Amino acid sequence: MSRKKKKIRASFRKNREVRTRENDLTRSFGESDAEDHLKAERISGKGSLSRKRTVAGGELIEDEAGSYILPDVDTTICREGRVLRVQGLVSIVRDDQGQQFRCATRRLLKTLSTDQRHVVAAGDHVWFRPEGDGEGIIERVEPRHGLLSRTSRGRQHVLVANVDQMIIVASAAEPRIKPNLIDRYLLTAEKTEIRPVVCINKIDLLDPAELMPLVGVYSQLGYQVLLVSATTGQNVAQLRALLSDRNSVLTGQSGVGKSSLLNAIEPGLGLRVQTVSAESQKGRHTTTTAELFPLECGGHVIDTPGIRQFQLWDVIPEEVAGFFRELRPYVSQCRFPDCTHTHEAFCAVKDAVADNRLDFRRYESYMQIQAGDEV
Ligand SMILES: Nc1nc2c(ncn2[C@@H]2O[C@H](COP(=O)(O)OP(=O)(O)OP(=O)(O)O)[C@@H](O)[C@H]2O)c(=O)[nH]1
Ligand SMILES: [Zn+2]
Repeated sequence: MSRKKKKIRASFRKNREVRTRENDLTRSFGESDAEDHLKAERISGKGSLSRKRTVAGGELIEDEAGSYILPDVDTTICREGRVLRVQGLVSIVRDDQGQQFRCATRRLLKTLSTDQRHVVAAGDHVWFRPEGDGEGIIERVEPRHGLLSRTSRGRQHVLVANVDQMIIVASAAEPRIKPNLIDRYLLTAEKTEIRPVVCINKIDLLDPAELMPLVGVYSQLGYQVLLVSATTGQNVAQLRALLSDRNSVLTGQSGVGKSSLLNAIEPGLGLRVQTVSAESQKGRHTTTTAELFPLECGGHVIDTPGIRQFQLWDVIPEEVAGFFRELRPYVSQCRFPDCTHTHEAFCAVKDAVADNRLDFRRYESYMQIQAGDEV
């Protein structure tokens, strides 16, 4: 038998052992107590579960060679899906045919997670076992990338997983453009390593030439900028093309036209988002709920109240310069290693601003964010 086959066999065996153990405990102690016993065994290092570990919301099993591998999922029964939203203990999962299931999370996944409430997050790719009548059990959570999370009381709470793109919506006028706010969202995108697109809406309200200096600065930094109008439809096709087959989070202050843009892309979509947002606002965890909305052109948008204003939750002042792309090459050249680039002498950043190698307005943004000023 090849090494690989042996490895797979071993993992199946191990997984079976774990399931059997879980079932035995459930039979002996009842469901709720079994959970505690499983946990106790894991902590004490006794029992078959001591060789399991939870990573990125999924579980791994240590095989005989000592490496961790994902446990098997019975692919003849289980289906792949995407978590659209999480409501308390129930996750709404959509399979690739577009059918939605109300899923609970497998007890073992929950038991072994460090944060039971957040084993599954909106945006997760999961394997689930359909249980008839539109219900199911989530058996496995695939590894994540592109996370929007917030830290509260020292714990990381994932708000959305597997986001590829952040559409930073601003408006050319009404409300007037706030470059500092765009910079704050860009910083969030840099921190989360999610690709940002600056989307300036309502360009029907002014001569686009007025925006060129600002657009020039962002383009030079390598950020994509799109000028659009939900009202006239200008460049809406380009925005639709950018959204298709991706998972995009929409951010931007109130009134810039996010809902109008969604409606221009897909009639009724903005309305659907708003209805659900209003509902979720009544819920307890208003600020942390997120929902994925499937797009007809493929992909999803995430546009939920708590996420729209998502910014800077976890950024500490010392980190800020590192998230301003253009400052990075200079920071190592400052005289003092702990230079904040605000008041110090022999500061390479300030020198670069003084002789126009760095944009003064972006530097002002840096100063404000670094100082913790409100927008
Ligand atoms: N002139 C002009 N007005 C627009 C455009 N897009 C949106 N508006 C108007 O701007 C206002 C706000 O638009 P919304 O789509 O509700 O903005 P929003 O960003 O979803 O706002 P919130 O839901 O409060 O976050 C509405 O009166 C729209 O008609 C545009 O391209 N041009
Ligand atoms: Zn400096």
